[in-house]
Amino acid sequence: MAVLTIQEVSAHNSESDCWIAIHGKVYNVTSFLKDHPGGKRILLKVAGTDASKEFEKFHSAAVLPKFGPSLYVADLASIFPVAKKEASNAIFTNAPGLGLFGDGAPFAQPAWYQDTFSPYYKDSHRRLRNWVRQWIAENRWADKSDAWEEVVRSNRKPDEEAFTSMGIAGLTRGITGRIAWKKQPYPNIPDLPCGIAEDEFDYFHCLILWDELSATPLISVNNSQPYGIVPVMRFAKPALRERVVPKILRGEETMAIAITEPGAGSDVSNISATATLSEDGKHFIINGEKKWITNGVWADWLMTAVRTGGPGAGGITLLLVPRGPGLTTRPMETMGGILSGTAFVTFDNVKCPVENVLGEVNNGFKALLSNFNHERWTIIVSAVRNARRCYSEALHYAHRRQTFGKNLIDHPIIRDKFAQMVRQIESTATWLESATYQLNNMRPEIIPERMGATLALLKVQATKTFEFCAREAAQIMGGIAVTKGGTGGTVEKLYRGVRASAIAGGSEEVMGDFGMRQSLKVAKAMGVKL
Ligand code: HEM
Repeated sequence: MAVLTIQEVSAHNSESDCWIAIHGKVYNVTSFLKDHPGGKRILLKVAGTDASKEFEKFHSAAVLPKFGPSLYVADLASIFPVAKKEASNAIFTNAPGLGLFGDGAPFAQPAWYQDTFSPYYKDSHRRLRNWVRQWIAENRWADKSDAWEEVVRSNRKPDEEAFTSMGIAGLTRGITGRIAWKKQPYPNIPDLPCGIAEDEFDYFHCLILWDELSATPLISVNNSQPYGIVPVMRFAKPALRERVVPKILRGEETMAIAITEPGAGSDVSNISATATLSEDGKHFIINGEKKWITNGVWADWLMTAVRTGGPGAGGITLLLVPRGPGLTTRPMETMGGILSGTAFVTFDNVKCPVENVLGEVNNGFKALLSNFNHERWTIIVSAVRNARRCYSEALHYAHRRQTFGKNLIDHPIIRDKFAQMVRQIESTATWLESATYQLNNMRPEIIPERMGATLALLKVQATKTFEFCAREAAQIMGGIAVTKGGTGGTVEKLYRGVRASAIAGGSEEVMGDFGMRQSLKVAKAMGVKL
């Protein structure tokens, strides 16, 4: 490893030969001058010097790991031998085995990552958390977001690796949750990630995967598989199930859920796309439109709700429709979540084999309802993580940016903004863990009725928390949070995703009303006198 003194670095101080030292490392930024988002002049001003202090002011912690390796020249020799500081946190440290994991900034990670006790997480959870974080970092998934967005914007499917990497690593299976634990009926599906045994895998493992992967573009492009595949596993005929499920779980094919229509959203029972039996009785012929279909742009299969009977919930059937003649998916430009590949879908005399009915004809509504809880739970997990990401981005920035002679964090009004974010994030996260514990322990057959209300109300809480944190983070960060890319780019992007999170899977208003109706219904059924 080469080591240079600051005198040696100082010779490289021109536009044609520009070196800069930052945090003990020397970088050759000559070819980077023209690409530097902050401009070349500012770099030339500090050419040949140690610019650590200036660098700290303007960059997030993600910049050097990303750009540094290609610009690195040598280590910087220290003028004074630096006495290694012994970790001085011993007096505050909790029991061995807990410890800080990830960003140690207070509340920037779930509480159990931050050296606190928890009744919920065991060694296998810690192992999975460590493994998935490392898998994300090693493969640099978070950095692929912009490139994949470009691809999706031009109406194309992201690279196959976006799907197969999740499949091979057992992550598509992992985020599908409980029903995908059991390998038995599907011999060709990947093992669960990180060697977790099937009977060991629980909702907290699933939570960890959704939580960690939410900070990458992988979740957006694979969003529908875990919801779409569950009705296939539960209600498809064995031949269809065995043909479709392994390919989806390996990431070789993808699916979307086609329920919402231009005139039917949260009021699902109003759908009007029709399916009629062909004369020979072998196919359903589908006609109609579906709108806002997540991952619809590239899905190979559409788990589609169609009207086969009379009006209302009673006349709905679920069909697993393969992409084929008459089926068109037109990309829709949405406010955020470009990577979701949202589509407007038209069915023009699309033929779907009768063997592809999921469950019973005219009884699809029940199957649909049973799926909503998992979908809402995953939206909650992602919303809490995204709220934390907003908080964390702003917290770090507030330690770098100076206003009126001091860092933002030193202004009481700014600290109060962080306090308001934290109390909402932590209470929501704690409620989420309590709900997840119920999912782990409750008899599966009573989960839809018993957990419906909790998850609906928790979804409202989570998306409102996310919205609040996105707003407050943007207020703290100011102009850079309304600018795409750069230091504030993460908050800008997350902010645009807030509405989809608050509307998809049941709007806040519908969830609030449903949550109360459902909890009262269950209480009455349990004999509670109100
Ligand atoms: C290896 C050296 C450097 C690299 C790789 C680098 C990279 C970057 C990147 C990626 C951004 C976009 C913002 C972000 O993603 O956080 C940025 C912005 C900026 N950089 Fe640098 N930078 C370097 C050195 C410096 C130095 C030494 C200074 C100051 C003397 C500086 C000043 C700025 C400014 C003013 C911005 C604009 C900040 C904003 O968006 O408001 N950079 N830089």
